[in-house]
This record gives sequence, C-alpha cells and structure tokens, in this order.
Amino acid sequence: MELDWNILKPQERLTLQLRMLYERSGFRQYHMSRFEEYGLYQKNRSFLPSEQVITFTDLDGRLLALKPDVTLSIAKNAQVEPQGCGRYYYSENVYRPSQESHTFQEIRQIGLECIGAVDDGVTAQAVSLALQSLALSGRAFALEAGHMGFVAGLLDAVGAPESACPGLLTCIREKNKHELQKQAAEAGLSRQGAEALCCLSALSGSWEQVLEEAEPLALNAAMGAALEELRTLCAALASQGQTEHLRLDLSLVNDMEYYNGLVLQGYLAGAPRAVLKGGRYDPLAARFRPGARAVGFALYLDELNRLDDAAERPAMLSVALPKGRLGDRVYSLLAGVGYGCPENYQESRKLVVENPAAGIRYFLVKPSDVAIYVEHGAADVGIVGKDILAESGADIYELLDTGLGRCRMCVAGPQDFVDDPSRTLRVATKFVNIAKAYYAAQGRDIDIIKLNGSIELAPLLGLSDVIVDIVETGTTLRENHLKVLTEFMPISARLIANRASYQFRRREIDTLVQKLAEVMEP
Ligand SMILES: Nc1ncnc2c1ncn2[C@@H]1O[C@H](COP(=O)(O)OP(=O)(O)OP(=O)(O)O)[C@@H](O)[C@H]1O
Ligand SMILES: O=P(O)(O)OC[C@H]1O[C@H](OP(=O)(O)OP(=O)(O)O)[C@H](O)[C@@H]1O
Repeated sequence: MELDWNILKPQERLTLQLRMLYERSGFRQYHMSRFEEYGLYQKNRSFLPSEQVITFTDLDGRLLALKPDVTLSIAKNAQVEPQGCGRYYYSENVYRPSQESHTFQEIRQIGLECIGAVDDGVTAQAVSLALQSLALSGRAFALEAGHMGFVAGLLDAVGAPESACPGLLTCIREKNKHELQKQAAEAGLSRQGAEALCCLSALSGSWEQVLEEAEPLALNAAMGAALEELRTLCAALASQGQTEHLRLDLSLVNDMEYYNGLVLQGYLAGAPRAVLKGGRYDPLAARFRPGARAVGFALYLDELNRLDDAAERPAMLSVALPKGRLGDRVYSLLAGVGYGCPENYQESRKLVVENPAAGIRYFLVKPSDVAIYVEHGAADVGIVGKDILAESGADIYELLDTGLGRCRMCVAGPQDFVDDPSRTLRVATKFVNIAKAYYAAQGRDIDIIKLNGSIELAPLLGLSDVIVDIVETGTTLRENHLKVLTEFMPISARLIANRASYQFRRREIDTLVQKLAEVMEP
C-alpha cells in the first residue's frame, strides 16, 4: 500500500519531510522520554524560557520534570568524539507555561543541534537546513539572521552601563528608537552613542546591503568579528544559491545568556509569530563539555495547522484603531496623510472600514484590545496608549511615538498621605503589571486591588492607600482631594506592528510610519 500524503495534517506531513531532510543531511535522531531529572533544569535555569516547570516525584523518590526543553538534554547527553561535532535532530513535545492562557501547554517542536567542534562549515549547514526547513512548508517565508556579538560589542563601545543593558536591549529588539534615545540619555550615554544604538533598527534587509551599511559602524574588534562571521556565512549560502529568503537584521537580539553569536528567526506567511528560533549557544554547550560550541534551531509546528491561507494573498494593510478619545485623534492624523476612508466610521456602528485605493483597512477595537489584535496578527499595525502596551507586555515592534494622548503614569493618594513602610501598601489600579513592576523595583511590599475604572474612588472609600493611574490634566485627582505622589512613566499613543507582518509588508508599514513621522510635531 502506498503512503497517501493527503490524509496527513500539514504538521504531520512537514514533520516527515523534515525528518527525511535531516536524516539525508547526516543528522541522527535524538529520542528522549517525556521526563527529565528536575536537577538539570534547576542548575541551568537561566537557559530556560521560563522557570516554571511541571515536577513530580517518581516511584524511587527522584524529582522529575515534564521536559520544558530538549536542547539542554542534548547538550548534556550528546556523544561527541574529541575534536568532532555531534549532529542531532529531534521531534518532541515540550511543556511550557503560556502567559496568555495562564496554563501549561504541550508544544510540538522539531529541531536540530550541532555540538562540539562547530566551525563555519557546520554553521552554514545549520542555517541552510533552517532555510530548507521553512521552504518545505510550501509557503512564502523569510529567515532573519542577526549577531549577538555585534550588539554586545556596540553596547560595550558606547559605554552602556551593565544595569542599563536589559532595558536598552528590549528597545533594540522592539525597534523602539524613541524609548532607546531616552533610556540611552538616562544611562549617561553620549548623543553619538545613542545615535549608534538607534542605527541598529535600520540595519535590516538583504545581506549585501546590511553588511555594507554596518561596516563603517563597527567600532571595535568584537563588532568587526561578528560582521566577518556573517559575511562568511552569507557568502557560503550565496554560493549555494540560498540567500533569496535570507535577511540580516542587526537589531535581532535574543536572550543574552543563551545565545552568544548568530541568532535566527524564521517566519511563514500567515503565521503571526516566528515559527523558527535558533542560533549559536556556546555558553550552554560549554557547561557540559569545556570548549564545546553549538548551533541549532527549533521549529514550532503547532502554528502550522492553523495557518491562515487568506493572509498569504496581498490584501490591504490592516490597522487596529482604538475606539474612543484616542482613536478619533489618531484617525484624523492618518486621514491627514492620505489614509482616510470614504465612509465615516463615527456615524455608523461598523467595526471595519476601509479604503481599497489607499490600501488600508481599519478595525475599531477597544483600546485595551489593540495590542492583542496586533500581537496575534489579526491586524498588521495598531495604535495604542503606552499605558496599555506596557501593561500587556505584547511581543511587537514599537515603531513610532505619535505624541498624541500625552499623559503620565502616577502614584496618587490623599493630600495627607504618609507611607508607613512597616505595613503592606494597598494599591488600587487598572494597571496591575505596571504597578507590580514599579513597586518590585522599589522593594516595597504591596497588595493589589484590581479595578476597571473610577480608580480615584478607592482611597476615598478606604479600599486602598494609594492608586496607580494615568493623570492628564490632574482635574480628576484635584476634584477628589487626591494628589500626585510620584510620576514614573510618560504615556502617549504608539504605533505598533506585528513581527511577522513587518517581514512580509515592510515597505507598506515603513511608508505609513514615515508619512506619520513627517507631520508629527518634534
Ligand atoms: N485623561 C485620559 N484618560 C484616559 N486615557 C487617556 C487620557 N489621556 C490620554 N489617554 C490615552 O488614551 C488611551 C485610551 O483611553 P480611553 O479612556 O479611551 O480608553 P480606556 O479607558 O482604556 O477604555 P475602556 O475602559 O473603554 O477600555 C489610554 O490608553 C491613554 O493612553
Ligand atoms: O488628569 P485627568 O485629565 O483628570 O485624567 C485622568 C483620568 O482619566 C482617566 O479616566 P477615564 O476618563 O478613562 O475613566 P475611567 O475612570 O473609566 O478609567 C484616568 O483613569 C483618570 O481618572
């Protein structure tokens, strides 16, 4: 009986094709049980995506875990000859917490790892297989490559203090130039230093173009070595005709503790987030085998069964617009630069309005839902208050500060409020995550009372000691006999983009950003 490929789901079909590709390329399958010694994860916490792991005691009293990761086990158990390179692939389920659903999820991963004497040739083979893996999906795809050495070298060259690096890296990763400028200034960097960091987000495109533009920006040996490594890799791939879908993006950064060199992210049209992640992770390999190097990647196949075919066809750029006070002002701004719609959405109850000639479609959503639509790829871009964006923690690009809807996040309380550090502070707020992060940084113990509006009532009725809320004119506070105690986060409306949309619709998104930037007040 012949194998009928049509009865297989896309994920099953691709899994078989990938296994054939990896076997033919000389990789051996690494099998592992669902369970692994918990001690492995405990000792290597910083290499895991989350510290939360499902554990249990087995019949011999050993503490085991449902595996959250495969790479750690391969790095520990790989049988590698001295001076040799172990080549493994795996197709396994991992168990990780999902912030969104607040439950653990079983995630199907297929990936490969090269451990030991990883040289330029091995790295080129791994990247070539990442490209071929994406191509096997039969969809439009893009593989982005960056280099942690270039970014780390730049942070070093501009004299970024270690304490400021996590914040600066987040801004770089989000292509958030406006916050990057601000944080760089706060960290005491020179104007040139801040400008150099901001340049990173533009170093994105074809490998020839990016390397040419990056060359003059290499300020030290580490940056030069990173570019040389990328040049060698790209030249090897070009000689095999494999660079059509490869892009370099030097603002692509991943976990600094894990990746130390090349970093990879792969996208398929129709999938809202990266379906492939990987790179060089020598520090982890060297924990188990001194001097070992490693490169690998993992594909997240669960996305595949829900890929949206419609999203592959070129359609209008979709914008999630917040209904209400902010949306009206943002829409006027967009209409002023040629993105208006013939139909007036304010005069109807329609939730979708569009202008096919301008190539734009608006979804009218609740302000607090904008980031969700964008992160999940239901909208390509969106405009959202920084308050809601920071609260959501959405994984998006923050491309522009529109300057609209300016206000600030504050702690406010009664006129005669005096903090008593011996008591847990009761804080009422809509912004639970922002409040928690603010007080955690102060080391202050708090109880949060989550409210959905009229926050100022809470201290008046004794429900809380203070509130964390946005203040614009200060009228609401004044009229309720409260005052600002601390102001800690400036707020305004930001233009955000879905990470995958930015891969496939970059020109349209950049045009929109540029047109808005031209009419915005400095
Ligand atoms: N005085 C203000 N009050 C509230 N938001 C303001 C103010 N000034 C500017 N904004 C910005 O406008 C955005 C949207 O505010 P709006 O009050 O319309 O939404 P919301 O309170 O989140 O709405 P909903 O409760 O209906 O979800 C906020 O996220 C904030 O960034
Ligand atoms: O400083 P002001 O100019 O007085 O503005 C600040 C007020 O505006 C917001 O409330 P909103 O009107 O969104 O109502 P809400 O209480 O339902 O959140 C915010 O929560 C403050 O209460």
